Amino acid sequence: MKYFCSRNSIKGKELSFSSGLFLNSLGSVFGFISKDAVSKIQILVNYMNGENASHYATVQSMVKYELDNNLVDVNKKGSHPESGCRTLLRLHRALRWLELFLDRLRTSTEDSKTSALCAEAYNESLAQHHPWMIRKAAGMAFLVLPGRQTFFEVMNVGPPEQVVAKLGEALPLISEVYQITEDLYAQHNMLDLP
Ligand SMILES: CCCCCCCC/C=C\CCCCCCCC(=O)N[C@@H](COP(=O)(O)O)[C@H](O)/C=C/CCCCCCCCCCCCC
Repeated sequence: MKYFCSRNSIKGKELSFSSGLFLNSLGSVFGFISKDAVSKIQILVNYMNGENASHYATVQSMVKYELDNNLVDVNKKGSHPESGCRTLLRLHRALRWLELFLDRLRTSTEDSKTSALCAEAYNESLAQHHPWMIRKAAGMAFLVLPGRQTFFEVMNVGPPEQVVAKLGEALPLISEVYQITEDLYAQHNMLDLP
């Protein structure tokens, strides 16, 4: 799925990576997070490969198609619990967490705790949309995140300076994608889809 934006070549999948694989490499505690992320991505991939694929070529065309054809549960859960709009919204909120977390990681020092950076980013973003049980489970998972050095190694980008440089390159792109979706969803009053 593409985003029409100032840099026409940006694709959602270019900015994402195999979140499932990455989370699994952090340990089985992250399984429930990975499962949810992968299943939501799969829902969108199925739309993109399905009989209405042409409508799912861009986020903008998906929003128009689903809204024009009443395929979105707008006020309360109904007959479209897995609409593309609703599914993307969950991932969009997670992207904000990722943006905040990676920015903290980029500006962190050797003795920074990834668990604290991750929890701060989560509390500022996704947590506001999660019920108590999920917040607790996420909080416990963060506690077993590896330290900064190991975390950088798992990212497999190179030495710390290179990781920091790559994060500096990636963050503006993440931020741009986030803002495009945020504006589009705000324009259609879809930031609180059930
Ligand atoms: C350069 C690499 C470094 C960064 C590594 C990032 C790896 C990216 C991976 C994953 C992103 C997490 C995506 C989570 C999607 C959550 C979507 C969501 O909010 N789902 C909830 C609501 O769904 P519905 O019930 O309405 O369908 C669902 O209830 C949640 C379930 C699971 C818990 C989600 C907790 C999220 C915590 C976020 C981050 C954790 C990752 C830590 C590892 C660094």
